[in-house]
Amino acid sequence: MSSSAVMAVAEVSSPSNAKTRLLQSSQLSFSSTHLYSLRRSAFRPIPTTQKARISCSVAPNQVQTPIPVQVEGPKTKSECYGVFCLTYDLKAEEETKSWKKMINIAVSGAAGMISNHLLFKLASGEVFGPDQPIALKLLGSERSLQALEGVAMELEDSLYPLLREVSISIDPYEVFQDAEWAILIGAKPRGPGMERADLLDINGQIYAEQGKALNSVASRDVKVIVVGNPCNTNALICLKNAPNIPAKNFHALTRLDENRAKCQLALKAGVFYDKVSNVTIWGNHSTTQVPDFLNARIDGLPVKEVIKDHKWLEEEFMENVQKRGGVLIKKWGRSSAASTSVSIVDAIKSLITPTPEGDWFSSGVYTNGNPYGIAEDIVFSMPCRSKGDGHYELVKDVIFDDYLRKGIAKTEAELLAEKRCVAHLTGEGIGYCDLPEDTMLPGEM
Ligand SMILES: NC(=O)C1=CN([C@@H]2O[C@H](COP(=O)(O)OP(=O)(O)OC[C@H]3O[C@@H](n4cnc5c(N)ncnc54)[C@H](OP(=O)(O)O)[C@@H]3O)[C@@H](O)[C@H]2O)C=CC1
Ligand SMILES: O=C([O-])CC(=O)C(=O)O
Repeated sequence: MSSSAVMAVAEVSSPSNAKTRLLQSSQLSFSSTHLYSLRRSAFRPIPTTQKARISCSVAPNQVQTPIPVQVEGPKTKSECYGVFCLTYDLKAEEETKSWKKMINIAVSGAAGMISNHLLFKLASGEVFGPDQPIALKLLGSERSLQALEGVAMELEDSLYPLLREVSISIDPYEVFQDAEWAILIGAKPRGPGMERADLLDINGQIYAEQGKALNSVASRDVKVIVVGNPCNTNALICLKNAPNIPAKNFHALTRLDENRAKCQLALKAGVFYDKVSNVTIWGNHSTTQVPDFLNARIDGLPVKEVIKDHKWLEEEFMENVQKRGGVLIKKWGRSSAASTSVSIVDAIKSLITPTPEGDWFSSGVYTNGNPYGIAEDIVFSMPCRSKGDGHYELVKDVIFDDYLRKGIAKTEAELLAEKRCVAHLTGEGIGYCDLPEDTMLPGEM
């Protein structure tokens, strides 16, 4: 296609009202910012049951009637939003800008607080890089559909050059179609008087359904990052319901805990936090998690050589990290959203960039042949390294002492109990809840 031609998608309403909206513009330019403003004025989101893909060749300063080349059925594509119902001639742009092929990123709980930070980071290029165009596929519910439109409007108004498509839907089968990344944030928050077993069941059902949808329609190599709590067991449920996707592709987010641990160690040692490395969070994203100071390093030295107050490490440091979320909720009146979105970005970047020599990162991953003797068949946070290809391997050269082993055994027991509780959602029998009393989310005090 020449530089004076565009591809556009126009919307065609159902035959019952036979209304058609097509791109009409007398001035087309290949400055993407210019295109955005033209398209924004030309289109408004209209509810449609059908969309037609329109291809048109337009000479500068000349209006032409677009020729429909493809009509999609009502269920084949999720609802695109406003300006994002138009697609660009990416090929031409790839040539001039050396852009990569567009990737599909699905986000659930997209009208929630964490998403509200994350989506703009994704769209800005901060996560996947300045040469990576993206499509954002946002999953909401009946409850949040209007809010989701508000989110899409803000994305439109941000004029991000790399953001090529945005669609919103309440159907995970639409949203996860061809998804290469799925960031699963949507989850019911624990309310007053609600038992943890109830939370496991309610959110587990959401993740079972989403696992099935990913299994059916997502890219076979989709990377899934589960954020919604209880994230380890939600991730386990999700992967068990997606047998056609490698279990290794599922992660439960414990990167926020790692970041919190690094900050506490830096504070105590009186150094800037970029000096802290090799921090592992072991186990569950709950108050039983084990922030590992035995293997962590400050300025390349073992933490215990730098911080001589070992009682502080075993007591205050552990508790500060385990309960950080709860302390923040008390002050803010809501849970960590901005720092969680930063940690999601960190988690993704750790998978798509080679891990610095000698270092590692924490992620909740499926235990299948782990070298640490941790129970198999759960999602457990462990130290990982990546070559930057979207995959990871477990770090072998870590050491253990009695204190660390004891902590790991406790968080492991908690995850095994959570797994028994959701057996009905993983296809492993009848759920039986004997959860340890102290099992709490980081945000619960
Ligand atoms: N792993 C981690 O490190 C962290 C995890 N979290 C967890 O992330 C999740 C999202 O947090 P945040 O974005 O702040 O929360 P919000 O309450 O702002 O958003 C959560 C979204 O979940 C969706 N949801 C799904 N099912 C329900 C339901 N039954 N009732 C109510 N809402 C529901 C809602 O969207 P919709 O209506 O569209 O479905 C809502 O927009 C929570 O589970 C939280 O505990 C938070 C911080 C750190
Ligand atoms: O408990 C919550 O909802 C918040 C949370 O996970 C955290 O802050 O780590």
